[in-house]
Amino acid sequence: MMRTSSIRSQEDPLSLALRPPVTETDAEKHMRLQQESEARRISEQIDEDLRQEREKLKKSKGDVKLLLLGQAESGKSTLQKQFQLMYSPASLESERMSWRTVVYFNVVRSIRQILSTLESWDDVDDGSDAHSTIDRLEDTEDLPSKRRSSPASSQIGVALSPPSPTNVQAPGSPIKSGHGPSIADLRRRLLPLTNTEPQLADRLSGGVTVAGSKKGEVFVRSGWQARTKEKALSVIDADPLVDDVATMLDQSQDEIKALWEHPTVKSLIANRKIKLDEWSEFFLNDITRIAGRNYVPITDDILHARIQTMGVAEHIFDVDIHGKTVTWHLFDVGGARGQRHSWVPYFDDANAIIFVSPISAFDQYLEEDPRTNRIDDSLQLFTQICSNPLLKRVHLVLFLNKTDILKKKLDSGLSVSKYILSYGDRANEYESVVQYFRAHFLQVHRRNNENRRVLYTHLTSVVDTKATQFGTLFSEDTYNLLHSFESLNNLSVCCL
Ligand SMILES: Nc1nc2c(ncn2[C@@H]2O[C@H](COP(=O)(O)OP(=O)(O)OP(=O)(O)O)[C@@H](O)[C@H]2O)c(=O)[nH]1
Ligand SMILES: [Mg+2]
Repeated sequence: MMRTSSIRSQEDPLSLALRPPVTETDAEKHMRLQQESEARRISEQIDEDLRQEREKLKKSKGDVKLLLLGQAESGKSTLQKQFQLMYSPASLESERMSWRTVVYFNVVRSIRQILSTLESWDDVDDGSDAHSTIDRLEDTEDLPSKRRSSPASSQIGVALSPPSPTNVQAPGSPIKSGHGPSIADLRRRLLPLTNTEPQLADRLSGGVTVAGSKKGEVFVRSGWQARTKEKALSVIDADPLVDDVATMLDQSQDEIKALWEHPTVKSLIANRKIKLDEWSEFFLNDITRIAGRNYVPITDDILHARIQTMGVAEHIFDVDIHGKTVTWHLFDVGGARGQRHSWVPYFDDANAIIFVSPISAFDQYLEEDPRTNRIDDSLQLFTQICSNPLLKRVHLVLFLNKTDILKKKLDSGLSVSKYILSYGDRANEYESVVQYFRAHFLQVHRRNNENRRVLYTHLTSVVDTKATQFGTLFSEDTYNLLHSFESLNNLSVCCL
């Protein structure tokens, strides 16, 4: 008697199709079994990948997605470094040597900027009265007509132009050079070093230039550290270009110091005829350490090192909260105008935004649009963020940053109302200035706050490591807010 099941299997067209041919040789059988085994392995791998994907998705539901937004140079990447320092110190440690290339690039660029501004100096006798140089610089300084902020788009009463150079404080005393080497001499001796600037820029950016960026600006994508080959402290890994620059710096220490301390340079910087990047002073003041043999960047160097972010860089930290680990995804974005389009895809599932605004920048204009005052741009950008429908439910924290630079500028007598006309005759003092700018940001928020969300505002200096241990950088309520993002369920306003 035939068993029904075997009749079925014999008649099943699929089984028939899969059955090896009766004429199958041993070699063919071996090959077939191998192929079947490989197919099984691939199928199991796909199942495992799907399982892991499901697991990740389930787990990531409790993750926190935090965007760092703000204009270029506002301090977003510096803030990200502070997070890294706090939650992933080992990763910062592993990339410490990569920052050597950035610091060297910042130093070389600063020296080149000083020498370029003094370009006409070579033509005159170094012993002559330097007023002539100042006069020439005044003639060539960016004139107001080049930097007109459009009144229609201005959110704050910014000056239609920076104040006239003649309004700038006159030199305190006549400049006498002629002691020590001449600037022409220093330029000649520092030429091999300044010539390395484009190569260092290339090394950092991987040869990528960004449309509309200034000559010599370097944009980097996340993972740039791998390109500098200096991840470890090991000499074997060292980059020959960076080593050459290190040797040149070491040998040029005296010239760099002489240039930096040259009375003409000092005076022109004091009178804002030479406009250096904000971080130049930090590095040049400490050139003996930085140009020394076996230089290893200290944490303060890493926080002050400047390199522009391109696109969006994700940084992941596991944060321990009351014994439970929450994964934070920090998205650090490029803030220049040409980079802002890349932010939008990250708006959809963001939980919170830290908007960083450099309130020291009242006298500065955008690199990418020299007609726009930086504070004005920051307010416009904040308006766009507050009113964006995709971000309606996202928690907002505002960092009014670079308060240390603001204090220095006010102490040096720089007048806010020269640049921000609407500031009028208010006191040119820190408290008053901060209060004025904060009021403008709060007003933007109030006008774009259908969902009645809370805005946490903080005065910060994110290069300050002492303040950053979530003591003064984040006040207690922001600290609690940031730590309350344990899961999407916790994101109701009532938990704030
Ligand atoms: N003194 C001082 N310097 C700061 C502060 N915050 C940032 N900086 C410096 O300003 C420069 C620019 O900071 P970044 O963090 O690179 O700026 P960013 O917002 O990431 O800029 P993009 O990547 O171009 O959008 C760096 O040299 C920082 O060290 C601050 O509070 N005080
Ligand atoms: Mg950045």
